[in-house]
Amino acid sequence: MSVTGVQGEERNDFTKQESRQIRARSLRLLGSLLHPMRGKVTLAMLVVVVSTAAQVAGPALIAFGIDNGLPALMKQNWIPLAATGGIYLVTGVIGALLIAWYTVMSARISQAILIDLRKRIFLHTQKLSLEFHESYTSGRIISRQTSDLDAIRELLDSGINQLLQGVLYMVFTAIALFSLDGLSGLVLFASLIPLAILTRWFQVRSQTLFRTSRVASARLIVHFVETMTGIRAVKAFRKEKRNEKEFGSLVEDYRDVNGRVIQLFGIFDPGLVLIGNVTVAIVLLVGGFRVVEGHLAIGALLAALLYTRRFFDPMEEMAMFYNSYQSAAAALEKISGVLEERPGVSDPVKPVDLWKATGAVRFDDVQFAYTADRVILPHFTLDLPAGQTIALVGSTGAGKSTLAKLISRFYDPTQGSVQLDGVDLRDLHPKDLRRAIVMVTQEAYLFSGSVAENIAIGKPEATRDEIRRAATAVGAHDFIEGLPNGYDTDVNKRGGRVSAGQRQLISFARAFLADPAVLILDEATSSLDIPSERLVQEALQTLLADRTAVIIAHRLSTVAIADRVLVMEQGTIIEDGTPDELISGSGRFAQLHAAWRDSLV
Ligand SMILES: Nc1ncnc2c1ncn2[C@@H]1O[C@H](COP(=O)(O)OP(=O)(O)OP(=O)(O)O)[C@@H](O)[C@H]1O
Repeated sequence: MSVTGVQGEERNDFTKQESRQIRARSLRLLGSLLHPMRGKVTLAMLVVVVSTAAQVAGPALIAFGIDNGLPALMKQNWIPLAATGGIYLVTGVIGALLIAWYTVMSARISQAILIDLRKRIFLHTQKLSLEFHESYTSGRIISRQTSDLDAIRELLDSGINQLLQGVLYMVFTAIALFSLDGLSGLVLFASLIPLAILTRWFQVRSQTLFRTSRVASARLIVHFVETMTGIRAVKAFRKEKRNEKEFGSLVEDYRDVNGRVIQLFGIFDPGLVLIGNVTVAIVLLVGGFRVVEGHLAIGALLAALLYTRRFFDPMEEMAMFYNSYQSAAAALEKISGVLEERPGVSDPVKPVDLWKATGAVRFDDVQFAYTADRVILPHFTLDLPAGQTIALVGSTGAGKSTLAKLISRFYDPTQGSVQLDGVDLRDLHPKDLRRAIVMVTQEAYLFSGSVAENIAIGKPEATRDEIRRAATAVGAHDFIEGLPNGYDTDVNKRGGRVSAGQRQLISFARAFLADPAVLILDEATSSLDIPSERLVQEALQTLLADRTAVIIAHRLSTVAIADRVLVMEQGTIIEDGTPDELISGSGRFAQLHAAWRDSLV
């Protein structure tokens, strides 16, 4: 995993080199997003240049009309004034048309960029291995698709327009003022000193404040997402009041920081107005004397005043741009971090095809660690012959799920290899791997859609008959028929809700239909009531037949259907034998079994 990617985004203490890397990564992403529309972007920029120039021409034309058109009109010559008015009108219309075109075009460009980015985030995060998803919380990944994209949208939709138009407007206005009246230009130039001081002051303070505001808002969202995803635990442990307090305090933080942002603008905005007014007053004073002395025409003074006044107009919008720029830059950094994340498990360059696996699994001197500082499996060698049903037991944290994840190739071993029919999983064609090895997790996740669609996930081309047969085999058919729309019932709609046991049966039917050579089952624990447990136990017998099966057994009753029991502790197998052998022995499993039997009486 990259230093600055997944783990890095919550850090704020980057070295210079890391900051450079992050900036380069963001720019690469921006470049790749803009590249396909470079033609349109260039054209849009040219249009902004022309339309801004058209707007800036206004006061100069007014000056010309007053200083040349009016005297000519007094001499019965109306042509200069009419021509000036005509040109004013035409530039106004052209400017308006260009702005209309630009508005539509820039919105289209921004839409295309955002859709491209949205797709990239989705496709890439879906492709990333479990290693990434286990370290990246859902709240954070949701933010990438929501608030981060919103920040970029805001920048593209209004921020860049404001900046580009604002900068051009100020530059063109200053040039026009200098060419119209050099002295007024110099006054404006002098006003840049207090303006620079005020802007710098605003920039320094706003940088921290805007960032704090973003963090406060992100904390609110993360708290909300975590509360909602863990709503069952919240209710079970009566955490509502505590959560309400925590959320309330986060809202307070958010309000405080935004209060400080408002105060900042409360100084910056009037500061701008003051500098603008003082500059206009000086231009008026200096210009007025020169008009009286005959060194400056009255129209030119009027235009100089208009230019001076308008020069300050884009400043406030540009200050807002700074905020959206910061948010978008931070969002771009986080998104580029995710997009440059490489899957921990990569597809083989020359994949080996294995059309019909028998299901023999071998751990060949496997060493595995999630993080460099802690080895989970030290030296692990194990053979699981094809067709055997293996129950894996052991205390919590022993490494049972880790073993399952390695067989499913959610992770690769740090050393050694996991093999299917003698082929290293790393060399196996991903399609063959997914067909041959299926894992049924405890949560028995159902996707939105019908029951039939949920069963057919492992074999999308399955006919309705095949789906029905699979459901019947695992004893799910009867309850499915009893649902409001049978197999077409939407599992996420009211009325289509299924119990935990039924959900598990649907996931068994799914696995049965997929018909893998190796089935891994992380057995559900306490969520099932007694009748559901019996149903699931019966279904298991059918599901496990004729394939290699590894059950992470939480219920010792399940062990009875296994050919072999493996007892695991701290990443090693400490007992290995048939259930009867181990029960009649004096080892760890015999003790566990005796305690369980006693608890039943
Ligand atoms: N994604 C992960 N990152 C870092 N460490 C992990 C990760 N998943 C598991 N571990 C650690 O690996 C060890 C083995 O975990 P594993 O989930 O395989 O145990 P288990 O035997 O399945 O436990 P349980 O019966 O509680 O599910 C534990 O110490 C756990 O903290």
